Amino acid sequence: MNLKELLNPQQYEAATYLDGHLRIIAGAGSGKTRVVTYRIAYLIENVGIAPRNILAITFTNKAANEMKERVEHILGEEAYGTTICTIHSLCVRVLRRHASLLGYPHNFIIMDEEDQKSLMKKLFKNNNVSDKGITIKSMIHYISACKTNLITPEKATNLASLPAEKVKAKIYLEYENYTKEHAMMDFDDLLLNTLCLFQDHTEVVELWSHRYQYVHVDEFQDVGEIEYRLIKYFGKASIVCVVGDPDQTIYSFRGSDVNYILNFDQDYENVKTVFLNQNYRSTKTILDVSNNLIRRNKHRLEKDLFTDHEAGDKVVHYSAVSEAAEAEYIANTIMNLENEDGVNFKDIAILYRANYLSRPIEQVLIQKGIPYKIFGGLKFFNRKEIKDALSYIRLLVDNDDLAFERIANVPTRGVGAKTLENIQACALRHGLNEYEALCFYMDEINLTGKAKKGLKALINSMENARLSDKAPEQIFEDLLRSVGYIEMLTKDHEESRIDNIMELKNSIATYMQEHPDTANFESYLQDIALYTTQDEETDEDYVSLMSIHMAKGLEFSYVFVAGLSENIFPSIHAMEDNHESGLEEERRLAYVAFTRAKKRLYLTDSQGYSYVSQSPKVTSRFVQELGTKLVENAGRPSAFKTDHYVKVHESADEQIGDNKEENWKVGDLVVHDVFGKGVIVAVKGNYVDVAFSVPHGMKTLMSRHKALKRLHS
Ligand SMILES: Nc1ncnc2c1ncn2[C@@H]1O[C@H](COP(=O)(O)OP(=O)(O)OP(=O)(O)O)[C@@H](O)[C@H]1O
Ligand SMILES: [Mg+2]
Repeated sequence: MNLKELLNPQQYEAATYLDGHLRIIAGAGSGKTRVVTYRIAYLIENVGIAPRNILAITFTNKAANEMKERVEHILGEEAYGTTICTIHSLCVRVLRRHASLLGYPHNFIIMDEEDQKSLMKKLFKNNNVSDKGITIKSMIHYISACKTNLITPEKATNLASLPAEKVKAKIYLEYENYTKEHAMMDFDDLLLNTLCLFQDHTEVVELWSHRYQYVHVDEFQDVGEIEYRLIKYFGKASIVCVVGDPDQTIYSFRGSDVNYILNFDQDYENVKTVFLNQNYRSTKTILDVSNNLIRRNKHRLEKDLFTDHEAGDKVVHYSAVSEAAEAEYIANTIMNLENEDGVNFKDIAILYRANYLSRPIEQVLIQKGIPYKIFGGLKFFNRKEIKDALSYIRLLVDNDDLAFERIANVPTRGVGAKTLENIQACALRHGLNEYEALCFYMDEINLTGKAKKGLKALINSMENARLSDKAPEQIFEDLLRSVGYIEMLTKDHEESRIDNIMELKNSIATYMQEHPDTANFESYLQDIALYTTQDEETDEDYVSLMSIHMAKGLEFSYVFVAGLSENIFPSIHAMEDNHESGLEEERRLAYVAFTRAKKRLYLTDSQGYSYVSQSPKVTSRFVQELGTKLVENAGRPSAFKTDHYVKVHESADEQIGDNKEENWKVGDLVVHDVFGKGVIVAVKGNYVDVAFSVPHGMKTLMSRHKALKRLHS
């Protein structure tokens, strides 16, 4: 291994610097992870450090495996024994060895989310909690928040003043007692218990800090307080090397703090900082547009990257007339890459801001037989809430028994296995479907009071939906609201599941518009049957689909970033609490997305209306911020300008004109007495469609009504 050939001078310096702690701050694709990998190889091969004395902490298991493979590729067997893992697996190792000091057996059980839920159910039952407005999910959230903020059950009890808070604190205490008694640890416990162990047992700290003489942490810009403190213990007697890019901090929303990398030299003694400024990943064009973008953030450490790579192709921005057309464009481009350029699917990734956005893309990929794999989640039509929602539609269409059984107790209506059996028996006696038997012979069936009430309400909602003359997508939403499904998700803070449900509404609306002759649920269900029967297995060669958060640290030759619409990306939710810092974090996320691409970057969006963000879709400002020179616009230009749209949400000084307006144009800014600021989306004779901010969304209004005024800015 000739390191000088494999690394540039700054990288070489970083890889071989052993006189003190080291901090590498550098932009995307500058070789930070590569330096860590070669540094480990250097330590083993050139310096003679035993692999067991080297630790590298990565952000995900996938990243850990990749780094391990790389090091083994360079050194072969010599590399065996190096610890390369996530902080959670590191803590498991420590705890397996010293659990007894905390009063746990060595074979303690690690709880996953499902285990947590079932334990919580038990505790809820013991405490009769279900009627007190606290849900299982919110309780799990609460405990996790307490733990990450180092709040013990005792402290939580003292802090609680409202009755509901007191109940929560009590359950938290019982949860802690139960898990301890049964030797169980949840994910937060793995970190916290290790921290406790280190705090109370200096001999354990001695052992581990001497075990690891060289400690490396990748993606250090995204560590939180507990992780930071743990790393401090692990690195107490060693040389610590931290690596990160402040422009890629994308987890502040759950406690990561960029200041840990920025102030690292103040907290550790004798720190050398190396900046890397050459990008080896991307073409010059991709790099330049990414730099143009991130430069818009005001709160950042100025640092620009250069590359020796050629300019390469322009970044393509494709604005489609509809979601389906956007997906079609992506799939066709992928087919062309494969057929004409011989590109492997494995070299292609499709990234998006939120998981619900995969739906239209998956549909087209399936239609065209392009193999794909979703990382960090399930395929859209395999997601639980989508299966539930479709069961409601199926029940509506033909009283299907399987559909009924799936949703009979979702949300809970007191319908257990025994009750279902009774309903089935009745259905059999009368030769009817279960739902029909319930409608006609409810009195024959042995039902508890709760089940009877719940099922009557269900029948009521179903029959109202059948009578409704609204548009199918609205019937769908009304039904899910009326049966309490949306309320259940809302209570459980399942925002992304609600987004998926609204995306299904989008899908229904689109189908109905495109098939006016068969605009009914039966045909819709037939149409999507192809997608609902897909299993999770995939071929060897596949296109990777994932959220941008999952794509951190990865690279692909061809990258598509889909769904680049205002309110979707930047996400309106992310900017709710603090507009400016939220927007900057969204921009960092866009920077992460765009810098994953090596050869070509495709940015796509579509026009129309989104039921998820409840707004008309306008091209994201992030596309505009790339500048015009390096971006090739394909597809249909947007009906109105992003700038205008952005102003509606942000403008400070504006003048309000008079009413009686006759000459509305698409893109005009308006202010409405009741709905506030908005944008004209369509002009239809004496009516205009106006898009207002959430919660109002789209409204059709009389164009000359006095409540509607022009906004000059
Ligand atoms: N000196 C070099 N010579 C050749 N290739 C290099 C060199 N440095 C980095 N690379 C390559 O550039 C790509 C990006 O490197 P790497 O993933 O380490 O960057 P990074 O700084 O960790 O990026 P990110 O911020 O996205 O995590 C990799 O394919 C890597 O092998
Ligand atoms: Mg990296």
